[in-house]
Amino acid sequence: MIENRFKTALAAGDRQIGLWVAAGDPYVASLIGHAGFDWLVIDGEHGPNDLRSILAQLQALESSPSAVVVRPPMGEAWMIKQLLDIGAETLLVPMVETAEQAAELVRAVRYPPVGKRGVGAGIARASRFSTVRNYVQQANENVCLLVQAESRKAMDNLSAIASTEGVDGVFIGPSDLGADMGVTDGIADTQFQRLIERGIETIQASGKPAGILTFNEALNHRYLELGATFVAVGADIALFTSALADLRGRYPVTSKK
Ligand SMILES: O=C(O)C(=O)C[C@H](O)[C@@H](O)CO
Repeated sequence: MIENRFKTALAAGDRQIGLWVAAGDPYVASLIGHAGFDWLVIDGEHGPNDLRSILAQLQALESSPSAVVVRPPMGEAWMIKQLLDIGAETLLVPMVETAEQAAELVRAVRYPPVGKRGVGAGIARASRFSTVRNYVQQANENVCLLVQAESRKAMDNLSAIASTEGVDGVFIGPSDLGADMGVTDGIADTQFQRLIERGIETIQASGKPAGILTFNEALNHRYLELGATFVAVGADIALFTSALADLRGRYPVTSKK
């Protein structure tokens, strides 16, 4: 079985710089896979993805040195089972608000008797179609579960969520957290930023790596200084949008009238 190197790197506290992959396209994923990021998130929550498009992107990223993280739309056991069977090894589950919810997710990613993952990988890509010996025995150790804290309730329960055995890292979602708190400009809001900083510290104090995504370079450096381990610093769509606007803007529209 191939070791989940991303899980190992997180556990060792090795800084991981990531990128969101939300285009929902294997060709774009393949291109990004050679850009040198430590980790990539195939976004099934907000990207136009389904099981087959995620599969196609996992295949497209097979030769990429970047670790691949898959984000399901939500933390449903049946979705998790399907994603693990097509070969996702690291999951980032959105909207986790309590330690109980985190513990259920830990069970969802593991085979019985410790968990409740259905046993079908023998006919699936996860076991390289049964060519990985003892897949079922090794899978529980290999899987990496990251959970997202992105509401006031989650921030209140952060220490308990992070301390849950089997949770490999906690990622703060600033967009959803800001929305839940009624914060309109989270980047400029010092109280909101203090909450995030305290969150990063709480996660680390629980012995787990902290993660986050922002498109703001200064904030990303700040979070890294605070010790955040897995920091996503941009998204494919946002990069395309700004590059396109920049290019178009260099050729001002002139009226012929
Ligand atoms: O709440 C957040 O922030 C996230 O979960 C990340 C966003 O979903 C990402 O799509 C960027 O907007």
